[in-house]
This record gives sequence, structure tokens and C-alpha cells, in this order.
Amino acid sequence: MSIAAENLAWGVGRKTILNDVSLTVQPGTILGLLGPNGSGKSSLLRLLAGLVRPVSGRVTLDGQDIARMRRRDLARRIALVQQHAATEMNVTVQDVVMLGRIPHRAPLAGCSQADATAVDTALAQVDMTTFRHESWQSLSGGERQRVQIARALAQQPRELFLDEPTNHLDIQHQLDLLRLISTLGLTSIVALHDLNHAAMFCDRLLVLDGGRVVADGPPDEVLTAELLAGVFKVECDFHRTSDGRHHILFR
Ligand SMILES: Nc1ncnc2c1ncn2[C@@H]1O[C@H](COP(=O)(O)OP(=O)(O)OP(=O)(O)O)[C@@H](O)[C@H]1O
Repeated sequence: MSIAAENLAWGVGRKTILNDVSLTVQPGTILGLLGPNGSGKSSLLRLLAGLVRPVSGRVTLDGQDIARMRRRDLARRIALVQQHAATEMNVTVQDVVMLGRIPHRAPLAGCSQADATAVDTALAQVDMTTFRHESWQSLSGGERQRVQIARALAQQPRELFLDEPTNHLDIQHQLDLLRLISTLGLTSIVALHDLNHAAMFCDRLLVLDGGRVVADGPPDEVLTAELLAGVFKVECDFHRTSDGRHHILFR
């Protein structure tokens, strides 16, 4: 059953930021979250991860309201990589990735073999093994992004939420990361701005505009010329690739 949202509403002060948002993600599939700047993607990911409470509606994990779950249980299930993830100064790459193990450790327990293995695996998955002893401060923006993703993978979640994870990455690492996500078998929700990457790697797409869901379905059905003109204010043509996918050509 995995993650679902029912009629979520959220706002700050008098400003409504999300309105009547419902979604369901089938286990092991990838939902791409699309929408213009300010449409509510990051806010929705924070609500789905339980970092903020909705004003109304609810988020369920396997049918259970996450507002009633213990934080530690939630952290063992859901990993979220936010944009501009900040981390303390004077720590190594390995230390940052090890933070992902906190939900799995008994209080005051040291690093176990399982923790060390999870960190090694996560670093290898994002191609950052050789950086493990480098200081976090010395990393480039793209390297920091990959380390934050390794931290989330070391958490060994079943639900992985990523907010614009390809930001700062060169094209090789963008594609490597999206391929990696598609092979993990996790239930993933990924906010993306690159519509062609969304079509290539996501099973379904949900489009937000002004905090409301304006489309939800398979990429070929969602990414129409009408939707792109109405929501993103762009004109486009479609090209069909040799493997039968839609590719958007912007005018
Ligand atoms: N804590 C907050 N206080 C006030 N306004 C907020 C807060 N969080 C988000 N907003 C506003 O809510 C709207 C949606 O923001 P959000 O970051 O969720 O959008 P987004 O779709 O992720 O945007 P982007 O593509 O630019 O990252 C924006 O207008 C933003 O200014």
C-alpha cells in the first residue's frame, strides 16, 4: 500500500500553499513531482515525510496515519533529501553518511558492522567512495548533493523522497542518479524540473500548480502540449524516441 495522501491542505498564516492534494504511490514505483517554481513541491514532500503537519487531511503509510507514528519508526521507513541540505561544519563525508544510521541505532550504541556496511554501500552507489575521508566543507555543490543522497540511502528506507536531486549534478551524474533510483526498488517521490528526465525515469507524474493537483497519471498522458502551455507557459513539440518514448522539444 505504501504512501498515500488524502485531501491535504497546508498554509502559513493566511497563505494557502497546498490545497486538497491527494495521491497514492504504489510500492516500488517512482512518482515524479512536477510544477512551476512555488507550486508547492517541496512543501508537499515535507508533509509526506512528516516534517510538518497538514492543516487538514492526512498522510498514511501502509494505511496508518503518520501523525500517530513514532518519529524513530518513521525515520526507519522514510528518507528525505531536501534542497540545500545543510550539515555541520568540520565533519567528513563518511560522518555525514553515517547520520543516516541514527534511526537504526540503540541510544549510545557505537557503529556496528551493519552501519559500516550500509555506509560503504551508499557511498559506492553515488560514486563517492574515494571522498569518504574528505571534509564536507571541501566538496563542490554536486559532490555535496551526492553525499546527501548517500546519507538517505544509508538510512535504508523503503520510501525515498528527493527534492530536485539532480540540481548541481553534471549530466553523467544526473543520469547515473536517476538510473540508480529506478533500480533500487524503493517507493520514491522525486521533485524534478527536467520534464524529459521525469518522462524517462518516473512511472507516474503528478503536476502541481498553485498548490493544487492539476494532473496525475502515466508520463505520456500527463505531458501534453496543452498541459505544458497551461501550467509551464511553454510551447513544445513531441518527438518519439527509438524506444517509443515521448521526448519534448521546446520551441
Ligand atoms: N515556511 C513558509 N513560510 C511562508 N511561505 C512558505 C513557506 N514554505 C513555503 N512557502 C511558500 O509556499 C510556496 C510553495 O513553496 P515550495 O517551496 O513548496 O514550492 P516548490 O514547488 O518546491 O518551488 P521550487 O520549484 O521553486 O523549488 C512558495 O510561494 C513559498 O514561498
